[in-house]
Amino acid sequence: MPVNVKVNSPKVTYGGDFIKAKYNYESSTATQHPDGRITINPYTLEMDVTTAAKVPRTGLMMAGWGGNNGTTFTGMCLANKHKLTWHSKRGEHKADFLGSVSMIGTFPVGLNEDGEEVFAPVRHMLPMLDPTKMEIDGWDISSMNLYDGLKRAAVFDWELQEKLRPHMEQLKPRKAVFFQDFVAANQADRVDNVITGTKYEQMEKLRADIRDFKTKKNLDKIIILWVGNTERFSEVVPGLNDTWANLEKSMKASAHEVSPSTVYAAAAILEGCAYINGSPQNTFVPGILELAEKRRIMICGDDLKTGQTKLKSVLMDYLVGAGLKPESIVSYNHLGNNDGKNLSAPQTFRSKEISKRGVVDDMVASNKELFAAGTGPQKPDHLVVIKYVPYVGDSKRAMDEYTSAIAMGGLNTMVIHNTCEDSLLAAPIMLDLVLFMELFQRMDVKVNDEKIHFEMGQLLGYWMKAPLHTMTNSLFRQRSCIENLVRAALSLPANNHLFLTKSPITNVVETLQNGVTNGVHKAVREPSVLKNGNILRNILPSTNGVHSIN
Ligand SMILES: NC(=O)c1ccc[n+]([C@@H]2O[C@H](COP(=O)([O-])OP(=O)(O)OC[C@H]3O[C@@H](n4cnc5c(N)ncnc54)[C@H](O)[C@@H]3O)[C@@H](O)[C@H]2O)c1
Ligand SMILES: O=P([O-])([O-])O[C@@H]1[C@@H](O)[C@H](O)[C@@H](O)[C@H](O)[C@@H]1O
Repeated sequence: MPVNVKVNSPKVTYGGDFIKAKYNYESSTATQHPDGRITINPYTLEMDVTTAAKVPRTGLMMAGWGGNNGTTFTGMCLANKHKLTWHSKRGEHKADFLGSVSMIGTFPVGLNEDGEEVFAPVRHMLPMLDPTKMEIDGWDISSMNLYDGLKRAAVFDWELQEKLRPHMEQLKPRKAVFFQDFVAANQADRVDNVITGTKYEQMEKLRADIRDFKTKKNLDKIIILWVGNTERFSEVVPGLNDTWANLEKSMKASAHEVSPSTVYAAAAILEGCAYINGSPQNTFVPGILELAEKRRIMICGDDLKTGQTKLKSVLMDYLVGAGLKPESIVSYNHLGNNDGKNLSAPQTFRSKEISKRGVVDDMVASNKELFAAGTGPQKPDHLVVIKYVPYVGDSKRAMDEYTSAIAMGGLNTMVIHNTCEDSLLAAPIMLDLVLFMELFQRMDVKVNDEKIHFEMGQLLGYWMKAPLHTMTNSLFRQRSCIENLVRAALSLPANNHLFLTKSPITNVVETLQNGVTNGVHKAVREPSVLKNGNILRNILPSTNGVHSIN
C-alpha cells in the first residue's frame, strides 16, 4: 500500500529498498531495595532501525480455514478486494476492515500550525502488506469448501454470502493433521479431511503443502495462523517435548501427547514461516520454543483477544490505574457457534479459562498499594463461565460484573452486556496480527551492529489474551508498544503525550517578538501568529530539522 507519511529529519533515510533510521532508545532499570526504596537508572541505547521498503509477495495459510473465523476472514478480504456491496434490513453496506488497527487505526504524529494534533493512518506510516493482494490457503478437518463453510458459519448477511460464492466455492481446505483426543468428542462429526501416517510424516506433509502453496502462487513468504479448534493443553514431559530433539523423536514415534497444533507449528518453523496461535492451548511447548529460537523464526500467541477479554484489559487498566480495587470479576458468556460447541467439553474449556482469567494478573501485580498484604484479598475473585447455546450461533452474548472497593468503605459495581458476532471481531484482529507480523519481519534493529531479536508476544500482545513471554496485558500499554516501534523505525521518539510546548515554532516566534523573561517562554500567542511561517524562515532557518531558540 502507498505510504504518504514522511518524516523530515536527517536521521531518516528513505532509500528505494530500505527506510533507515537512527533511534535513541530511552529506558531505565529499577532497583527495589529491602527497605522499600526504589532506585531508577535511566539509560539510552543508540539503535539503527532498518525497514525493508518493498513488501514481498505474501501468503497466509490457516489451520482451521473452514471455520467461522477462517471463512469470515477470507470473505472479508475478498469482499474488500472485489469492492462488494450488499443489503441488510439496515440498508446498503460496503466491504470494510472495521476493527483493524493496521487498516483503520491512526497514530498522533505532531501538532499543526494551529496547535492541533495531526493523526496519520497507521497503514501510511510504513510500507504494509495490502490484504487484498494477500494469497490465502489452509487446512481443515472438514472438507467443506469455503463458500459452504461461510454459509455454515452464518456470520455474513445472506446477500453477501451469495456475492462471495463465485470467489469462495472453488477454495477447498487441504487435508489436516487431527488427533481427536485434543478436542471435544462432539467435533468428530465434521472430520472427513485428515492425513494419516506418523505424526512426523504428517508434519512433513504439511511442509510439502507450504512449499506447494509457495510455488503455485509464486510467493516470497508465508505466514501460518492457527484458528483451528481450541485444544486441551499438552502435558510438558521431560524427554517428550522439552527439547526440539526430543519432540522430533516423539513425533516419529507418534507419541500421544504431541498435539495437532504443535505439529503445525513445527512444520511452519522448519519451513521458515512465522506462526501465530489464535487459540489458547500451549502449542508452544519447550521443544517448539527451542526450535523457533534456533531458527530465529517469529512465533506469537496465545488466543485472539477480541471482545469480552479486550474490554477486561481496559477496565482493569482503568480501575487499578485509578487506584480503585477490583475485588470481584464475573465474566459469563454463551455462544452457539462450533467454537462454543467445542468449548462445552471441560478439557477444552479449561484452556480458554486459563487465557481469559490470566489477563488481569499483570495489572493486579502492578499496584502493591492496592493489593498489599494485610489489606484484604490479594487478588480479585475472578470467575469465567462459557456456555453453548446453539440458537445464538456466532452472536456471542457476554455479561460481566465488576465490583470494586472505592474510597472510605464504598463499593462500585459495573454490569456490562456485550453482544457481537464473535467472528466479525476476530477477523480484523487476525488481519492485524498477519500485517504487523509481516512488517516486523522486515524490520532489523541493531545496537552496535548487534541485532535485537523481537519478543513478538510483547509487540503483538495487543491482539492476544495470553501474550507469550510477556507481562503486559494492559490494552493501552500494548497499543503504545506497537505505535512506538513504528515511530522508532521513523526515528521518532516514543510518544510522551506531554504537550509541554505547543510547538518550538510557537515558542521561537513568541520569544523573538516578546522576549524570554527569566528563561521562561511566555504563554503561547494565538496560533494566528504562526500562520505567517516566513517569520521563522527569515529569522531562524532550521538546522538539522531542529529549530533552535536563541
Ligand atoms: N472471537 C472469536 O471468534 C475468537 C476469539 C478468540 C479465540 N478464538 C479461537 O479461534 C479458534 C477458531 O474459532 P472459530 O469460531 O473459527 O471456531 P470454528 O470451530 O468455527 O473453527 C475452527 C475450525 O478448525 C477446524 N479444525 C479443528 N481442528 C483442526 C485441525 N487439527 N487442523 C485443521 N483444522 C482444524 C474445524 O473443523 C473448524 O472448521 C477457536 O480456537 C477459538 O477459541 C476465537
Ligand atoms: O471476547 P473474548 O473474551 O476475547 O474471546 C472470546 C470468548 O469470550 C468466548 O467465550 C470464546 O468462545 C471465544 O473463542 C473467544 O475466546
